Amino acid sequence: MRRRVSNKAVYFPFVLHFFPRFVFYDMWNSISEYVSIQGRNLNNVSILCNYVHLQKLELPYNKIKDLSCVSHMPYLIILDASHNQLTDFFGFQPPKNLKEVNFSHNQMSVMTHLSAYSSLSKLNLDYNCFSEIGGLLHCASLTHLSLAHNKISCISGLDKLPIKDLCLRGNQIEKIENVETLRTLQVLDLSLNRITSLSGLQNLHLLGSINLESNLVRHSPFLNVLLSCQPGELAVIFLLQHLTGLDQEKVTVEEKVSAVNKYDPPLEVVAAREHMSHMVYQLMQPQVIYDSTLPSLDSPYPMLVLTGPQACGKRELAHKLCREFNDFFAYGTCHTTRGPYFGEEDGSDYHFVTEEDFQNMIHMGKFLQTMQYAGHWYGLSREAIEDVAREGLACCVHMELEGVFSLKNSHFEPRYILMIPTDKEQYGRRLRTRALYTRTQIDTAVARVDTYALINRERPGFFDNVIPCGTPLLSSYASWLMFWSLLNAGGAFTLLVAYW
Ligand SMILES: Nc1ncnc2c1ncn2[C@@H]1O[C@H](COP(=O)(O)OP(=O)(O)OP(=O)(O)O)[C@@H](O)[C@H]1O
Repeated sequence: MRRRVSNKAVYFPFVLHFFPRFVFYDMWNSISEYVSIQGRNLNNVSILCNYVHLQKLELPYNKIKDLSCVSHMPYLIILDASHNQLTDFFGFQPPKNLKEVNFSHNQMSVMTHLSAYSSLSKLNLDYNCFSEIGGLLHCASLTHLSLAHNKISCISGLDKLPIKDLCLRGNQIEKIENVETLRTLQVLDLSLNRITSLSGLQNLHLLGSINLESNLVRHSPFLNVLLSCQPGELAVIFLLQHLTGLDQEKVTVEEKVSAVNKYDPPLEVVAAREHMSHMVYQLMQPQVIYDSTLPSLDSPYPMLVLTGPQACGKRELAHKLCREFNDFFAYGTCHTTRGPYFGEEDGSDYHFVTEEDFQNMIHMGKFLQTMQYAGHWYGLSREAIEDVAREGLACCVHMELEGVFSLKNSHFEPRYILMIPTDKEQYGRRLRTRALYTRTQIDTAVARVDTYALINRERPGFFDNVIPCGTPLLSSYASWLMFWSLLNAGGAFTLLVAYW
């Protein structure tokens, strides 16, 4: 038996001579605070019943089956009884302040109720035979729980515990469940299980490190909407963007950026990628000099882009401008794969093409920008601009925000006018009365009003000017004002929307 004693006890060897042996032991037992008996193959520790003042007891690597002696240690704080033959889960009277318990490598199989262990903060139950987690609900101080290498198949019984570090490595867990109430969870080890999905990890805002090594994660219902391919590490990093560690490796900033760019790319990233592919396709075609290429860099080809959410009136305004000021503007007709609405003319409102034709045009490098909206493709072709430039006119087009981001990557320098509905209710009604759109399309369009407003607010100068459009604004006065702004400013718009 090896004993380490607290500094209260280090003087005892000196006084040993002056006391009869039994007196010495009695005194010793009554004041020792720390006893460690390691690897002695002991199976009976009842002798420790006298150590009533023990605060720390280490008994690893023995053959202990019974720990009832702990009932006599009301001051015990730390107990290590790992690597023994214990079958009873906390088979003793609860020491009031017991904080740390290590029962790993024993033969326990049932977790009984620990209602009297409100001070317990660290509990290690690795390498036992537990098949269920239970009895912990009153452990209001439990921050570290380890149940690695048991037979647990379901995460349960942890509701609202203040756990920061949870290890369930090497169990039979198939699903991440019932962890959403663990609001303080920072480290989660679920490696070596049978987990197939990442769902269940949402809302763990403090989770900094997760280990999912050696699982069957292939498909994530949660990410289903976003993913078309197999989610790997990046999917986890995307899902838990505050992670600092994954599978025992540090998560780098670059990985986080890649994850976001992969699963929810910002508009700039989408536009940059799209621009890049159109450039590459275009460079693969014979190069020509375009009519829109003006002799001087100081006077770029004049273009006017009206942008805003669907059906906010930008198409009508574009047509009206081109009609009323036909000496200056002409309409740049985009291509689309959607079918024509009643009254729409091919070549005037859009060039209506098939999906196959549209894709061929992309691969022929015909487009400056493209975008998918409501399941259809839309694209502004180089030729659409050239047709107008050949007439010596400025090109007027309308497009969604994504198109604007794309065009900003090109060498064109259009003026961008944002037309934004001021009253979303009224705008929603307008969409409904058109009787062209599904409910989801209407909801999406209405929600996009906020996206436009946000971009306008957060990026001063992104749009050259803004037209709040609550009331019908297609007065010729509006058109006239816009036209004048374009001409007068020699490029810089000074649209006084306040007067509209
Ligand atoms: N090349 C393009 N790039 C990006 N967006 C485009 C492009 N061409 C058209 N759009 C936009 O796509 C959205 C859908 O176009 P569509 O013509 O189907 O809508 P709509 O219901 O007729 O509404 P609108 O009156 O705004 O055109 C519109 O906001 C339109 O401005």
